[in-house]
Amino acid sequence: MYLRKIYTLVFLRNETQILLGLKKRGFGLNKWNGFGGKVEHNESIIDAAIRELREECCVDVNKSDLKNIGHLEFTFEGESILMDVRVFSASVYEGVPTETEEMAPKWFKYEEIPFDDMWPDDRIWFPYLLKNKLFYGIFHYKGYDTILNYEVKELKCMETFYKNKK
Ligand SMILES: CNc1ncnc2c1ncn2[C@@H]1O[C@H](COP(=O)(O)OP(=O)(O)OP(=O)(O)O)[C@@H](O)[C@H]1O
Repeated sequence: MYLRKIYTLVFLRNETQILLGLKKRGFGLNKWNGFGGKVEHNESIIDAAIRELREECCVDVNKSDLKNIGHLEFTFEGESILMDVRVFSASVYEGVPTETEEMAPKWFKYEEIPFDDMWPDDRIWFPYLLKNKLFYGIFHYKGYDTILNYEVKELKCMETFYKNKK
């Protein structure tokens, strides 16, 4: 049995670009990714998503502007933690993305996403995000570079997915 830990992952987007941040410390160091982190005790997932976005790139987003677009699960050979990642997208927000101690934000055109410098799983599930499709993915890693096996599929509705998951 795995010990499930819930994380958030937020992407700001506009018509032509997506905001990624270069991780400057900790897990995923030197990789481009969305903004997010662990959900704290007594904190809702959506509140954690808002907090992490503010802490990591100084941008504020309203609850109602954050859309849950996907669910990812990661396990690592020999480790008992299951990372349960809730993926969100927003196109309405306040503030200018600004570099912090944790992340250096940069807008990327959709055709220029730096997959070579991202988590290997991103290349597999990003096509769903880019086509505005809801998605579910599970990935089992050996170390942090090799995906041993995975499954990704499109979802019709996140609420139904979570209702049936329990
Ligand atoms: C394995 N494949 C993966 N593919 C894509 N994204 C991944 C990921 N694995 C983790 N992520 C995301 O990376 C962030 C880590 O966050 P992380 O820095 O550990 O959290 P937090 O800020 O709470 O940590 P500290 O406060 O520094 O301890 C968090 O958004 C999480 O969703």
